[in-house]
Amino acid sequence: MQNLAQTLTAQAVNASLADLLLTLADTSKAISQAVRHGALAGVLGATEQENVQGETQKKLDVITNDMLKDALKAAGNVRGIASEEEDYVVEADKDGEYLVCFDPLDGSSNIDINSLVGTIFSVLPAPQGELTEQSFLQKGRNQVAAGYVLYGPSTMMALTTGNGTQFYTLDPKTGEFLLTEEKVAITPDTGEFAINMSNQRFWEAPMQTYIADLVLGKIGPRERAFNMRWIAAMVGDVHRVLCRGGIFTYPTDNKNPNKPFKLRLMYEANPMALLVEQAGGKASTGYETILDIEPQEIHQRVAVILGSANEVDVCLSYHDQDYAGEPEVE
Ligand SMILES: O=P(O)(O)OC[C@H]1O[C@](O)(COP(=O)(O)O)[C@@H](O)[C@@H]1O
Ligand SMILES: [Mg+2]
Ligand SMILES: [Mg+2]
Repeated sequence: MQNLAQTLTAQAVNASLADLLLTLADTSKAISQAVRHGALAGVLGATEQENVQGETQKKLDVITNDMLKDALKAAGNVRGIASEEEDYVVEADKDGEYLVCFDPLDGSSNIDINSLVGTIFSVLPAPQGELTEQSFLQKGRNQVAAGYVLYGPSTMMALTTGNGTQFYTLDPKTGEFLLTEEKVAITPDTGEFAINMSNQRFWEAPMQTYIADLVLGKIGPRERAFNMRWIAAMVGDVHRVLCRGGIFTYPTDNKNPNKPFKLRLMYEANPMALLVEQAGGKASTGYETILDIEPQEIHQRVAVILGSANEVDVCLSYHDQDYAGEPEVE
């Protein structure tokens, strides 16, 4: 089996980008160890701090953020970093060619229940000149690489450099990421959806109607049964979609009028959208293709609907129509 370095060479990935991806892979191995020690290492639970988005940081959010930040600052080819856990962009190497956006620990509410978590990353070209927040505000289409590492029963990496989407599995014996799926392909049709149903009354009318029709199963307009799954970690839900198809959505809601979207564009939606598109799927907000969004700020949030191409199209067709009625406001 080819390892990660061999696969990147075979794909003729630029040497500097390949080095950066190997740095990310090495750091994720160390994160995998930290996560695995769990309660034994005293890393579970929350800190007293909040991040810029007003969310209480878990100890592992801070630990994993520092591990990635330190490794990327030392890498030599990274110009700057944007992280869910950093208020502002972080300067790295003056001559670095790349910008890296990351969610160091996705699904961090799962950590204390020993459930799935992961790291999500996105690599953009670094523009010339001074590093500012503006340097990062590039469309997702500009990403030169995107991926995640899932710390599950096995540690797996999903990666794209624009040559399709690949899966690698960490070999616990050798500590190497080995290529275990060369051409990930999302089935265009699916009978599985993922959404946090507890927010149902807060969704916009098109999403309410779409999900209601799925839940009606064979007696509804879709005339087939649909199954539901929710891992509460985007990284786990998107991994399932890449493995066996499905539609995953965290849609617009009016639970909190100041926060109509949950997921972050730069280090959650964009990298996942590229992985999904490269595997033949689609990713949209309901009204716009995610990879075509012009970002306004690094911590921007967006609605996300992604997965099996035909099912995403069905969902989007509900958004084209005119619905009467508004979702309930609490
Ligand atoms: O609390 P909910 O509604 O289940 O939200 C789950 C969503 O929140 C997230 O956990 C946010 O990620 P973080 O853990 O990085 O904040 C997504 O991964 C996941 O899809
Ligand atoms: Mg996250
Ligand atoms: Mg996170």
